[in-house]
Amino acid sequence: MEHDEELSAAEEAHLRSLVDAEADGDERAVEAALRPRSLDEVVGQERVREQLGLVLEAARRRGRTPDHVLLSGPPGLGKTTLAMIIAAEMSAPLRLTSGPAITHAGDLAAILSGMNEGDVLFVDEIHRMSRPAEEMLYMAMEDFRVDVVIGKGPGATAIPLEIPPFTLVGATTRAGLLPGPLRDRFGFTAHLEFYEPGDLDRIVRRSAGLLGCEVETAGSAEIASRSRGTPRIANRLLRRVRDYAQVRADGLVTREIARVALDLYEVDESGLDRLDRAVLDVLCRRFGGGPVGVSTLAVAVGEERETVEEVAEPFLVRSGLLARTPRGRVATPAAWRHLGLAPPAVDGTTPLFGP
Ligand SMILES: Nc1ncnc2c1ncn2[C@@H]1O[C@H](COP(=O)(O)OP(=O)(O)OP(=O)(O)O)[C@@H](O)[C@H]1O
Ligand SMILES: [Mg+2]
Repeated sequence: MEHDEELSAAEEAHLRSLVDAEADGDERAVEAALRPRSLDEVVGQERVREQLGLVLEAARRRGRTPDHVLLSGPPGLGKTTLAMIIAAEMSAPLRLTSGPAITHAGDLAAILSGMNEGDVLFVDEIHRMSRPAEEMLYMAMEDFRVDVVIGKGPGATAIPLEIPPFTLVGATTRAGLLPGPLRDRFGFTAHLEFYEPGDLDRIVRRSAGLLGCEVETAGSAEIASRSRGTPRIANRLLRRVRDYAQVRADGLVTREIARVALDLYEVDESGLDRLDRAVLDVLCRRFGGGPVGVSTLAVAVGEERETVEEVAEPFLVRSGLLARTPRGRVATPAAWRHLGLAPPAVDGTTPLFGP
């Protein structure tokens, strides 16, 4: 191997600036380019793929618009990708909006009244829609009609408006926050699960092919194993490793290159990144392993509560490093060991001698 283990400060700064530039706008373009475009191209999620495939095929045979679909699961597992695929498989136009973008029922009425038969309406972060908009959506989903209220106070009148049959695709990272009546109006709910290392490996190799980047088998496996079950992270790590391979070596991604590059970007062997480790660190060192409330934890690491809850925690819980209890978050013995610390003894005392 013809690269040095150590990076000079200038090279490190250069690598970091590459990351920042891509994160700004380019990153989205790259992500879009790597999206599978049909159900056949989707890697993993066999159950969801089969279920969704049936829903779509049946609708196609009947010549009807498919039932409304709810996609739920943690960030980066393919919800937006699947929404686009649903439209593509139905050869239907996709209209995109999001819960936070619909602040008034009127915003939704405007979108719905512009729909044509068979259109797919994608509402991302559907759990963050306003209450009045949500109620309007119930009606639109069930009866393909909405009441548009004109005027205010006693003089206000509701004008019924027919909407051509459409398919609503909602995406949420928090299915639990969706009100029952809304959840029940989806004919099919797809729960996306974290990906197995083998699937992530296939995703890394597929993406590498699209990016024109040569990857050895052990190289892609190394990237996959640090991707925390998430395709978006797998693709992002691949791009960082590719940068490193191109700048510091001959462009070929070997296991060694992947390891050195990912260590540089502070993604450890278990896939924990800086935020995950910060959460564990604060939990163990500052709060004695908990229990501590998630809001307190978020403030302590300088992040939004949602980020800690939706980005860091699911993976930490899944890795058996953190437990959610009614009294707050608790570090498991494995968390202490991960930080190179001795777990506190069961009776609450700290051992005299650490590792
Ligand atoms: N099954 C898959 N096979 C291959 N690539 C995938 C798959 N799922 C997701 N990806 C890749 O991961 C990236 C992120 O997926 P996507 O944007 O659909 O996630 P998301 O669930 O909508 O996330 P968020 O909740 O943050 O909106 C995409 O660019 C896509 O390339
Ligand atoms: Mg998305």
